[in-house]
Amino acid sequence: MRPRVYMMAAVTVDGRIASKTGYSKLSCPYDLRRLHAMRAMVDAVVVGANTAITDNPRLTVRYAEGRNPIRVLIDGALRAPTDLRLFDKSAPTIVFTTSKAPSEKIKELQEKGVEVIVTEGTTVDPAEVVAHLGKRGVEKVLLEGGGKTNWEFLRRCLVDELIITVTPYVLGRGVSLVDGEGFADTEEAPFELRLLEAKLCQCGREIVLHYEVKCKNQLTQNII
Ligand SMILES: NC(=O)C1=CN([C@@H]2O[C@H](COP(=O)(O)OP(=O)(O)OC[C@H]3O[C@@H](n4cnc5c(N)ncnc54)[C@H](O)[C@@H]3O)[C@@H](O)[C@H]2O)C=CC1
Ligand SMILES: Nc1nc(O)c(N)c(N[C@@H]2O[C@H](COP(=O)(O)O)[C@@H](O)[C@H]2O)n1
Repeated sequence: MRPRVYMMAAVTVDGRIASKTGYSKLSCPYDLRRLHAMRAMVDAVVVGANTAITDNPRLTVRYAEGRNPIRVLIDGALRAPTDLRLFDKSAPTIVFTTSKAPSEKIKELQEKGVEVIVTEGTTVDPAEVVAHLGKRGVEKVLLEGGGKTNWEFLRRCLVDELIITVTPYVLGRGVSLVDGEGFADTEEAPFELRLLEAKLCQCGREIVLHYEVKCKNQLTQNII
């Protein structure tokens, strides 16, 4: 069985996870604690290259009790600078890339103790990432974005639960929660969302939406 994949993000009322300049600090302190508790609950946390480059995140557990998950970066061309916090020693990090990655950069990361997995093809197959993590004993994965990476997982029905916090802001332009080619209509999406819970955050200004993602046809999994 593949690991269970949770997608978590904070969005504005107009569905953005970041502004046109990449600003993304939307969550209140309670929401950040929820995020960190989730990190402590999972075995691995996944981000895409733009999130790694724009935010320079640590992806560690700091506002909750618990151990740090494995950090996973998907970066097809290995654009991420090698001095990012992701590559420090505070938790293990795995990078999934392709043959587009410069070999000196791979070497530099390996010397820092980062595991670099070069997959076949021009892009990384998210199903391969999830399967690889499963083989290593990972049972729960947290997908932390950004929008493009969310799309790549969702369109392949590789997400099981969505936990989305709606924050009281409007950005007008910027990065969408799910940012890809898009579906023509609601029927085209290969999954359905079932609302599990909608609750007001302790701050009184944000709504936390929790959905289960049901793949319409299990046969479409991993082959779209
Ligand atoms: N408000 C929130 O909760 C969050 C906001 N963000 C924001 O999202 C923004 C970044 O989002 P996006 O621009 O959509 O980028 P992204 O973070 O999803 O990264 C996309 C890039 O990752 C690499 N990548 C992803 N999947 C790949 C695949 N299957 N094969 C090969 N390479 C792959 C590619 O280089 C691609 O261009 C940042 O500004 C960040 O601050 C990110 C996470 C959470
Ligand atoms: N859930 C959520 N809410 C926000 O408001 C956010 N900005 C994010 N961002 C994610 O958290 C990462 C930063 O992590 P560290 O504090 O550096 O450990 C960022 O890169 C996004 O993945 N998430």
